[in-house]
Amino acid sequence: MPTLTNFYAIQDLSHHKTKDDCWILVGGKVYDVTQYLDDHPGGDDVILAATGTFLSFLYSSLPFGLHANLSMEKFIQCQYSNLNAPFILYFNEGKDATEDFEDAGHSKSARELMEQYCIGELDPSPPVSTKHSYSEKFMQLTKQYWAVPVTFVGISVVVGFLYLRKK
Ligand code: HEM
Repeated sequence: MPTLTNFYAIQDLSHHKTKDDCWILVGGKVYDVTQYLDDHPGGDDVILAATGTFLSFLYSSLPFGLHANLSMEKFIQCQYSNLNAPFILYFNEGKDATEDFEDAGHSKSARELMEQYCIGELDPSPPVSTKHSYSEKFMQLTKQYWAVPVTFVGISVVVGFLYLRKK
């Protein structure tokens, strides 16, 4: 029987990063480890640290909504591109704990144990806002490209008309 997978955006994780409500993202899967924190052999502090927020830097004046993301966190690139401010923006986001989890060198049994806390996966689809932004920017650019030849032809017609009238 097919099972339904819950998908979560990276921003969702940033709302669950306390001792009473703790989600982590490992290998593209989302885990609610709230009940496991006290039992974790590595302590609750390392897990809580892996949910910590970070600042991402988005430079929002690049064409087509593409942003330079200086945080180097691949999964949040191009988000918030609907905000069209021509300066660098700062956001708090959820964090990917995969690297910290792998660095700890977890055993096979630890990996099996964690599966019971899995509540879903990271949403693989791009944010709706990005799609809007791409189409909006494309429309703007297309309009501009049409405007140049149309203006040129218009001016040529007027000049030609005036020239012929003078003759
Ligand atoms: C549901 C998620 C997790 C489960 C079930 C889990 C389970 C375990 C288990 C069973 C151990 C004992 C050693 C072993 O069997 O590998 C362990 C150790 C450890 N874990 Fe986790 N872990 C989880 C998430 C994390 C995360 C996200 C981090 C880091 C951010 C982390 C950091 C560590 C560290 C540093 C140790 C080593 C403790 C030591 O040897 O002193 N764990 N974990």
